[in-house]
Amino acid sequence: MVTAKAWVLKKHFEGFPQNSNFDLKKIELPNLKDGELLLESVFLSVDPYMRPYSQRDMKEGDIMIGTQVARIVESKNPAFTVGSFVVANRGWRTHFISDGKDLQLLPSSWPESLPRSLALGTVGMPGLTAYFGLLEVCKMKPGETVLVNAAAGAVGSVVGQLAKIGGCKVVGCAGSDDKVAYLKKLGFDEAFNYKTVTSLDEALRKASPDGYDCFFDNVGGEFASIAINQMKKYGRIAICGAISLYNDSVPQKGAYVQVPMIFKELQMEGFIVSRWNNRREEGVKTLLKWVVEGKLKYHEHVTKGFENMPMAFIGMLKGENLGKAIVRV
Ligand SMILES: NC(=O)C1=CN([C@@H]2O[C@H](COP(=O)(O)OP(=O)(O)OC[C@H]3O[C@@H](n4cnc5c(N)ncnc54)[C@H](OP(=O)(O)O)[C@@H]3O)[C@@H](O)[C@H]2O)C=CC1
Ligand SMILES: CCCCC/C=C\CC(=O)/C=C/C=C/C=C/[C@@H](O)CCCC(=O)O
Repeated sequence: MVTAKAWVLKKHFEGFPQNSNFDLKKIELPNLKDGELLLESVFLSVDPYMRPYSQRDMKEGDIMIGTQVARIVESKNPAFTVGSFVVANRGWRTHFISDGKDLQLLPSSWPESLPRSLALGTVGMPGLTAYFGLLEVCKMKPGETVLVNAAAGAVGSVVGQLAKIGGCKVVGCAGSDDKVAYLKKLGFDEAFNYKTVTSLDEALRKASPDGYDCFFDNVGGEFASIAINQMKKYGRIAICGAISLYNDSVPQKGAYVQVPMIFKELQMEGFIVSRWNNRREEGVKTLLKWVVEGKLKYHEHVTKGFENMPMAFIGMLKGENLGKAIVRV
């Protein structure tokens, strides 16, 4: 008999998440039936979407939503071998049982030297978000100028590097000088700390006096309201996230978008990465290849210990992470 630990949403978030919103529970797992597998989480992901999605999809007492890289520890399913690693979407828990239908095996070409946690970051959902958002929503073309915010995070750091691979000029904004230094190391053409510039408008203009063809928006709110005025004619804005709004108890009021949209004939499109689930293999294969070739660099902000999941989640929302925020059990 295995006892799993799981974090549940004890009380819905009001404003910024607190440790007191979470409760750690123990769950006795039954013995395996034929066709089933027992898995243990090795790495768990903490992502911004958990904040708005918990509000929309969860009730108090539910296990927190989320994905993990898990190892098969026991198998009564001939299609799965003990010791293999998979990506699962089973929430914040240490162990779980599956019939295998909801699991994605890591690609067979996964090199031994590469951390398997990348399947939750650069070679997983956030990397795919950058890939499809840039190609299909921004429709970036060589020679264009791309702006990305939350640029040193899981999605943003891939956006900037893919835009460089695609022959674009890249401007990135992040919330600390260390993050800005990291962006320069990654090859961003221009990068600045949006928290310390005296005027965001001026900083954006200085970084690209001719404006922006593509804006990959991870932040929304005031940042987006200012940036939209610096788009070039026929510019494309991919609304990927709006992290500056997720913790608001009272909705923010902002500037209206119609005037710049009309005068500059802009396109603005929201998207969810799962739109391209049918092209997941293509995306994972391409991202993995670029990582192996050294064209796509990664950084992970790893918190040790399943007991620290709430702290890792809250820290990520506060901007403590450089690259992908991961919990190692
Ligand atoms: N549409 C989709 O399918 C998907 C959308 N997303 C969205 O992409 C965005 C980035 O996600 P992800 O890369 O996983 O997370 P990150 O790794 O970028 O971590 C979140 C970062 O957001 C920044 N941040 C937090 N609060 C604010 C704020 N008030 N203003 C500006 N920046 C802030 C912080 O960086 P800093 O120090 O720079 O402030 C923090 O490190 C999120 O909005 C997320 O919801 C993610 C995956 C899929
Ligand atoms: C102000 C409210 C804004 C609501 C929009 C919120 C978030 C956008 C976002 O971050 C969406 C992310 C979606 C992620 C989905 C992940 C799962 O399907 C798990 C995928 C597992 C995998 O493929 O690796």
